[in-house]
Amino acid sequence: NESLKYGSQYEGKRQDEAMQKFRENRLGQFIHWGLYAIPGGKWDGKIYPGAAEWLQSWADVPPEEWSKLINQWNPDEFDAQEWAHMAKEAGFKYMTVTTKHHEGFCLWPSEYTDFDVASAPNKTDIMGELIDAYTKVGIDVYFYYSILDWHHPDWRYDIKSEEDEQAFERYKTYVDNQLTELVERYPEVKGFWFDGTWDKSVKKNGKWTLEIQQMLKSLKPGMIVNSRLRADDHGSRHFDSNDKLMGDYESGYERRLPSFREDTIVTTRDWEAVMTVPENQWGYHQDWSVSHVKSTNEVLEWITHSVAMGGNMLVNIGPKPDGTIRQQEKTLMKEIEQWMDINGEAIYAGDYLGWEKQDWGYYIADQKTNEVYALVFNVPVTQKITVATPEGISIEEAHPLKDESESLKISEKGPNEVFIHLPQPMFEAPYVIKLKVSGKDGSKGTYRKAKT
Ligand SMILES: C[C@@H]1N[C@@H](C(=O)NCc2ccccc2)[C@H](O)[C@@H]1O
Repeated sequence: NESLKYGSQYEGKRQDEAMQKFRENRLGQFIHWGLYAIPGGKWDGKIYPGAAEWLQSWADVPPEEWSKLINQWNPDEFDAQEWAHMAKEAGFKYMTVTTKHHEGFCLWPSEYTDFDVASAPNKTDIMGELIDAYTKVGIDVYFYYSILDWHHPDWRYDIKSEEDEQAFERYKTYVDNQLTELVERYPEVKGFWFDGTWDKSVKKNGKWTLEIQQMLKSLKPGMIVNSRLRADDHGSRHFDSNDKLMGDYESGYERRLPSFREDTIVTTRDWEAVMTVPENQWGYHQDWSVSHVKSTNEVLEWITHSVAMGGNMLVNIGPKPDGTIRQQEKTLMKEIEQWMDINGEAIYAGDYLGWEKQDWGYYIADQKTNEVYALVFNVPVTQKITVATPEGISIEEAHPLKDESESLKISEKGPNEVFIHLPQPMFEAPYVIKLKVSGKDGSKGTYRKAKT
């Protein structure tokens, strides 16, 4: 291990209350909103199938032309209470919203730029309305902030001249000022989700990324910062040059998940995956036929997979330019609500169990009660699932969460292996079974294999 000045600041999972709450939240709502919602993936009459919040890039729109969209920013149907109510009902425990995406447009009245809502026809302080409404219904709010900024004249992709150096110094001050402003205006914010940090300019400024992390924690003790912000002394990102995680949790899983076969190392740290409902649309795209759109059961499997590997999941919505939510996303939230109302106890505060992964689905252990759940996604034609337990551990009872008074038949399959028989008719949604487990010494967590 070499000594690093701007590498990882601590090892292992943070055990303070703020981080415990993040870890127990497990299920969050991601919101991508900005000027890009106005064209919604279409420019000069042409539909671009790429991510809608990147349209400026796909359609190669000059910044000064893209910036004119500010004159059309008028979300007159926007109702933060309505969004917060929908999110609460759906069972989201936290929410992360774009304060400023790569386009550089700020969804709060910033004193450091005119490219913000204060300079638009509709001057509503979107961040203020959202953090008030979501906090009021008990949902923790996090801010997404893009370091990459296509609008700001001092942004640089790389630092190759004295001029670049001076410009990027100005840009760093701009960012520091905006982040301070965000925490001071919205002190209930719980943390920051930084994005747009893959360019050389940031990788050459690892010290600055550590300073941002330290500044935010001094402004608000307990503040939570994702690993994607961070670069170390040598430009290594997320993990420093000694392979130690930087930031408070790993945030590299964007539209992908760790594998149970190769990536169980993730169970030793805090991490969060973020997912889109279409293949790759974060901002509003008017034509979702350009790609596969995940069904509710697919979204539930992404959520379950994350929690079963000890991580969080942010499910994204991209509101329309008028401030309403598209029907597909409203339907999805309603169906998540219906499933979470019955099965949420398996997701909230859920964690990696460590038993042998089975094809029928996932195990989740509750961090606090140590209850064990089997979440069945793949209906077995044999009408029973196999549960293989570690040495000296046995399954006493199995009760479906949809009716806990029901007791599923358990039969011996072999040493430390039982069958759990599933009811007829087979189910259309992920079927969750609460297992009554007896361990060697029966104390908490005995049946959870040591973390790899
Ligand atoms: C959370 C998403 N991140 C933004 C993005 O530019 N992703 C491109 C990307 C894809 C994979 C690894 C790093 C960066 C997307 O626009 C979303 O905001």
